[in-house]
Amino acid sequence: MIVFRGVFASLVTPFAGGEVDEGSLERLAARCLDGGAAGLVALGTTGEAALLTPDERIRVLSVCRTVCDEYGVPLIAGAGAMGTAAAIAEARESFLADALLVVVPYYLRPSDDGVVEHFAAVASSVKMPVIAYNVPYRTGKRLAAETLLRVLDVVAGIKHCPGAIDDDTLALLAADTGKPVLAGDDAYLYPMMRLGASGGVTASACLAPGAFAELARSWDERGRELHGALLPLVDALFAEPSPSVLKACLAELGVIDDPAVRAPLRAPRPENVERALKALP
Ligand SMILES: O=C(O)C1=N[C@H](C(=O)O)C[C@H](O)C1
Repeated sequence: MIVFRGVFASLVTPFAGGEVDEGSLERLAARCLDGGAAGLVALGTTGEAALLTPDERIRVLSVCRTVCDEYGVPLIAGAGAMGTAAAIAEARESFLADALLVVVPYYLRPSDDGVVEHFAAVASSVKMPVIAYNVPYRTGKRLAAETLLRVLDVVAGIKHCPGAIDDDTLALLAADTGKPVLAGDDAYLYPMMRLGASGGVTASACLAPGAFAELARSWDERGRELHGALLPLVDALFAEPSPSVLKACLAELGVIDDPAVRAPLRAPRPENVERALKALP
């Protein structure tokens, strides 16, 4: 059984000459796990999943599968789509993963019943656990606490990124369903864990895996201290559409070879990269 606890590093997909750079990806994945990440997320928002071909997605999963097996940790794969049939197809193609991160169907803004049915259909189409990925500022579909709990009924857990600790977040965490709630906004990892989240999925952990892993373990004054110390880093990393700043920092540190992102993402402004590097713990 997979334990969704601690920090899962959401990996960038490095490119070199326009192709997926498997060597850089392997290096990054191992670095995150050496730093103490509880597992890896491939093909999340950070992985530019929407900009990869099906073949590239499989190559990314193969590299991450090998590294996760070496370290004995779980691999979660992003596998969402706007439509239910497409999401099911993508979920089935992600058989190399241990669990799936399935985004709330975006753009169409289906009804709440439609969203619950979507997750029930995807979850029942695969054998592995499905984590629902709620990110209303990206999907355009806000789910109130009541609907989040209905979704949670049909999946194994939820990655919750509302961009704030709002009333729905408080109600979701207070419900204490026994199923894991993972924080998806890096800045809210610590507050959400204090309120009952079991961990988080964070892009920032690619850069500072040790600090984020420690943050997820620290309930005392040290946790609050680390939270405060990491906020400037998170702020700089998300100052531009993710993962541009993150990739530039990783390339600057030699973790990946090339900072390239795919259009319509663009190279970041140098001042944000500098700010992020200066904020490294
Ligand atoms: O990679 C992801 O998926 C993540 N999602 C959040 C987002 O929607 O930006 C942020 C998190 O750091 C990683």
